[in-house]
Amino acid sequence: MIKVAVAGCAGRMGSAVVDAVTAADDMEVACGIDPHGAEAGFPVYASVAEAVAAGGFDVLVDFTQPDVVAGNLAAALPAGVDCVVGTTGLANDVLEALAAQAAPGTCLFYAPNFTTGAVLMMEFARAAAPYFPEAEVIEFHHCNKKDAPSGTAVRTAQMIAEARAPRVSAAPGRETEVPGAGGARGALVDGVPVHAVRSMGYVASQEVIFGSLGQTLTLRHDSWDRSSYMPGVLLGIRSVGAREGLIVGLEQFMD
Ligand SMILES: NC(=O)C1=CN([C@@H]2O[C@H](COP(=O)(O)OP(=O)(O)OC[C@H]3O[C@@H](n4cnc5c(N)ncnc54)[C@H](OP(=O)(O)O)[C@@H]3O)[C@@H](O)[C@H]2O)C=CC1
Ligand SMILES: O=C(O)C1=N[C@H](C(=O)O)C[C@H](O)C1
Repeated sequence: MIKVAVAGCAGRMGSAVVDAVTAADDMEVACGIDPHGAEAGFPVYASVAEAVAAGGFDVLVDFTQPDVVAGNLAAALPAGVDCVVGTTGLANDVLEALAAQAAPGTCLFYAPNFTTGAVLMMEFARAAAPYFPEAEVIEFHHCNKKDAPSGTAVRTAQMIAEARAPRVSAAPGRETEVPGAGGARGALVDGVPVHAVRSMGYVASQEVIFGSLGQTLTLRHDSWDRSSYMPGVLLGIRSVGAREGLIVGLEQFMD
């Protein structure tokens, strides 16, 4: 049995992870970490440092928030705990620095999106990018999301930028923007405009719009329910024990 600690166990994603791990035959929840979590058949600690000191788990799953995830990983990785991280908002250089602190043989796995559909959308975007001079990303999320743009949108923009010659859209508009309004033409991520919509009614959706002479190509993915992430999270938990160092993206484990 793989013993799993869930950081953020009282949150939207963390509680779904607790249910998914509990339902799986080959793993169990050893403990949770959440400042306001209630005990539910396993101990719940207020911090990852306390959980690591208590021990008894192989893998830490983190779905917390952008300002706490780095501290959680800094407590777990040097102690040799493999980490499966869904919390978004960590820059690549921060992930690399955290992975460098890990005990030998320990894996830091970060996936900005654990759904197969979003992974494929990003791969399709990478494939399309060299053929279209224009590309923009629009992401739609529930209004409790703390980070913007989403981790998926940032990764998509990075993949588009890597797949084509560096460029910024020639489309006009930025010079007319209202100062301080955040940019009606979107935030530029590696030269790709990214637009973030927040509203009740959404879980998580994203469109990638490519344009060239007289045509557009739109890729769209929708998560209608948080169950969409669980097979990917379980795959990550099952995979990290045999890996070492920093691994980014669920595609690294998909056959
Ligand atoms: N990679 C992926 O596929 C996905 C990633 N995400 C990401 O996961 C993260 C969590 O999202 P979501 O579940 O919606 O957020 P929630 O706010 O619902 O859950 C976060 C939980 O973490 C708790 N928390 C705060 N500080 C700590 C700490 N130091 N240690 C442990 N737990 C802590 C919060 O407690 P309290 O509220 O009391 O502060 C809360 O219960 C976000 O970054 C989001 O972007 C979400 C969906 C999919
Ligand atoms: O906060 C969320 O809900 C989500 N966060 C991830 C992101 O930032 O990309 C993944 C998914 O979009 C849901």
